Amino acid sequence: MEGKITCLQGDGIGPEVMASAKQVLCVIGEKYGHTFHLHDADFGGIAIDTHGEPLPEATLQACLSSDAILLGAVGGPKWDTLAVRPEAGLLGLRKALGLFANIRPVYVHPAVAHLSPLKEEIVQDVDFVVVRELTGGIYFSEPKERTSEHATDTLTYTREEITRIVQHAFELARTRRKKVTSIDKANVMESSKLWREVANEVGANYPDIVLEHLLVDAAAMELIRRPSRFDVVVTENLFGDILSDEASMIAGSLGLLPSASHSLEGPSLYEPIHGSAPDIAGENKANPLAMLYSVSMMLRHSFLLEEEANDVERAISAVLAAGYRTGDLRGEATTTLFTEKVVQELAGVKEGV
Ligand SMILES: NC(=O)c1ccc[n+]([C@@H]2O[C@H](COP(=O)([O-])OP(=O)(O)OC[C@H]3O[C@@H](n4cnc5c(N)ncnc54)[C@H](O)[C@@H]3O)[C@@H](O)[C@H]2O)c1
Ligand SMILES: CC(C)[C@H](C(=O)O)[C@@H](O)C(=O)O
Ligand SMILES: [Mg+2]
Repeated sequence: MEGKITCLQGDGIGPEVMASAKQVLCVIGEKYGHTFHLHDADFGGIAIDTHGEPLPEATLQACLSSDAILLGAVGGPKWDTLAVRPEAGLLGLRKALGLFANIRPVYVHPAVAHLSPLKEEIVQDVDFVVVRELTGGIYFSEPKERTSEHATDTLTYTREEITRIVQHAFELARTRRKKVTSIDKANVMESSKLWREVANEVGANYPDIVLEHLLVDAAAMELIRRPSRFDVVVTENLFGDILSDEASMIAGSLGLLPSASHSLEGPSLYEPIHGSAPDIAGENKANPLAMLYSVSMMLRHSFLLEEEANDVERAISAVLAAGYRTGDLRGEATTTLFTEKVVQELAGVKEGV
């Protein structure tokens, strides 16, 4: 198999976790006889520095012409006061590629369940997926304006936008435990009232799936109280952003959660849910797992390489079981050491075959 992957390493720890991803893709390619054509493109803060904009046209074209896109993270203090920040490039890319469905699996690995700040008995059976709407809502709606005295953000959703993301969640639930939790603020917000109405209408076409509604404040509480009750969670853009960072602590670290973003047609984008972590950037401390799980999602969904994706996940499990962990999980392994162990584990299986 041959595939073109555009690699947007971005800023902060982005290049460090991207280096891990490339090593793992290289060994998977060698082991299974695939050729992954990896193309780097400038994106985020580094693109502002070199091209004066976070999403240069050449980067967008490279993404559009690839089979999949891998992204590290963008942003950092250096660019925080600019009128056009690196994050604007990320929103622009999501919009330009139509990546409306952001899939964020939350899985508690048994080897690290005891490292979650929550009690082990609360987190041990957790396995759910946040389906976050990614190209609408308050991130994009107009008007959006600011003067020194007044600032406005607008939260708009159309029936069409809600329908397609909720349908995506129901289809996903069919492959899982057949439960959808739709999260909104329908006791206050008009956009949420429409969201709930549409979720009910879509749900009527899926009699095999249980649909429940939760208000977002109660959902934030339930995620801590009994996270194992969730299977597929579907919600709007901003709620999904906040709840998924919260959910990462159920798993044990923000450095563990991957994501995939899909459009109706065209390449999908895979990225950790975390940011550029300026506080640890350049120190070889970043947990590469959110990125490596993003690679396994890419292998599975964009290249239909199920065995290879399973192999990456198996190798990660073996390295965790052997006791290697990065600092965010109270371990001492560096990014490069952890990656090396995963690569050795993958290569070792080849030798045994
Ligand atoms: N997709 C993206 O590109 C993305 C996502 C979120 C934030 N950001 C940007 O990143 C910058 C920093 O944001 P922030 O500090 O609020 O969030 P962050 O996710 O970068 O970091 C939050 C905390 O989690 C830790 N952390 C994150 N990823 C880790 C990893 N892989 N291993 C170990 N520890 C990890 C960091 O050290 C930090 O203490 C901002 O500019 C923000 O806009 C980008
Ligand atoms: C960097 C930022 C724009 C982004 C978001 O809010 O979507 C990030 O937090 C994420 O979760 O991918
Ligand atoms: Mg976020």
